Amino acid sequence: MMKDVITIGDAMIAFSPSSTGPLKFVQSFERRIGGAELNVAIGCARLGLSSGWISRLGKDEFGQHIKTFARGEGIDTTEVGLVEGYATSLLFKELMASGAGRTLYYRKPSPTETLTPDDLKPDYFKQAKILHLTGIFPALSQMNVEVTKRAIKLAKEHGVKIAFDPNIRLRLWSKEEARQTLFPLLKDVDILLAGDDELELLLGTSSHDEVIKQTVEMGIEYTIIKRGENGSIGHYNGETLKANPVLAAKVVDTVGAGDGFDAGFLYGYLQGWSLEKMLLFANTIGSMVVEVIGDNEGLPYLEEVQARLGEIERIER
Ligand SMILES: Nc1ncnc2c1ncn2[C@@H]1O[C@H](COP(=O)(O)OP(=O)(O)OP(=O)(O)O)[C@@H](O)[C@H]1O
Ligand SMILES: O=C(O)C(=O)C[C@H](O)[C@H](O)CO
Repeated sequence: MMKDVITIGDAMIAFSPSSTGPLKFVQSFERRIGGAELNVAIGCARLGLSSGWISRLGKDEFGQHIKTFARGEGIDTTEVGLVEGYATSLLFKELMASGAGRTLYYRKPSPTETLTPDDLKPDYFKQAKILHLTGIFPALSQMNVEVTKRAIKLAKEHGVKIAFDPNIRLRLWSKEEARQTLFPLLKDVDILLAGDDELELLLGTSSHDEVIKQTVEMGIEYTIIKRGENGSIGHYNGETLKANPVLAAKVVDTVGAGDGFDAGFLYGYLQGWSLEKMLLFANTIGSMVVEVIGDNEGLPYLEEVQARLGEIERIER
């Protein structure tokens, strides 16, 4: 079956503290699900795209829960294996009263490290339109870097577009390691979805003009710069557009906005929309995600985005 978007990545149980303050004094947590690539797959599925997720989880209660959850979202999980002897990755969030926070990972080793390049099935790639990759999966192990390279090769061989979000998490690797691993991948990317700080780390410049010049020279078709509460900037085919942010009713949790934005952008790309329309749509989704607690709970369904954009009427009662 043809898939719109396939992605590869780790997922984890994310524990959010029920109270603020140092983690050692937090007594209870809410159990949620995180994982950037899975978030994008969920975002795509809620917009009505068919998505597939390649992963490995622990063969444990949490792994079964995440796989069932993904399946419930309508994601194809045939390439998600549960690995004996590995624990599903965990993430704990710490939240201070000031609003500052920390992320603590318990994912060494991650079950995804058991994936090898040979586990990637050419047929799975042949049937996809877009392969979405991020910098989190290759940050987890050297084998994951090899798997990423193989995925890129398979995508290229089968005419699958490659979308890439660097998602640089400095709790997983150093700036230098991230740059050395991710920079060489950029030349194969068709759609780059990145933040200002990530572009500066990868390309050594904070100038948008310079970023665009470099990415165009590399052959990247779409360069999209995500700018949090400042909206986004996009470049395609000689045209650079700045898209104003969409006002969020109330910002309660910014994590996952970038993943929602990516899903929205890929949706627009697959519809063949103009750059302007894609950025507005993706910004709208980003602003909707920050209104909801959790990494993927706020990812909207297509009708919800259309209602927010004023394209359809939302009947409340
Ligand atoms: N506070 C906000 N208000 C309105 N829109 C927002 C806000 N934060 C994010 N967005 C929207 O979501 C998009 C993506 O957010 P952001 O730039 O934070 O991505 P990111 O850094 O990739 O996030 P992530 O933490 O998920 O990796 C922004 O380009 C913007 O359109
Ligand atoms: O931080 C990670 O590795 C995650 O994948 C957890 C979050 O869901 C992700 O960062 C959100 O983009």
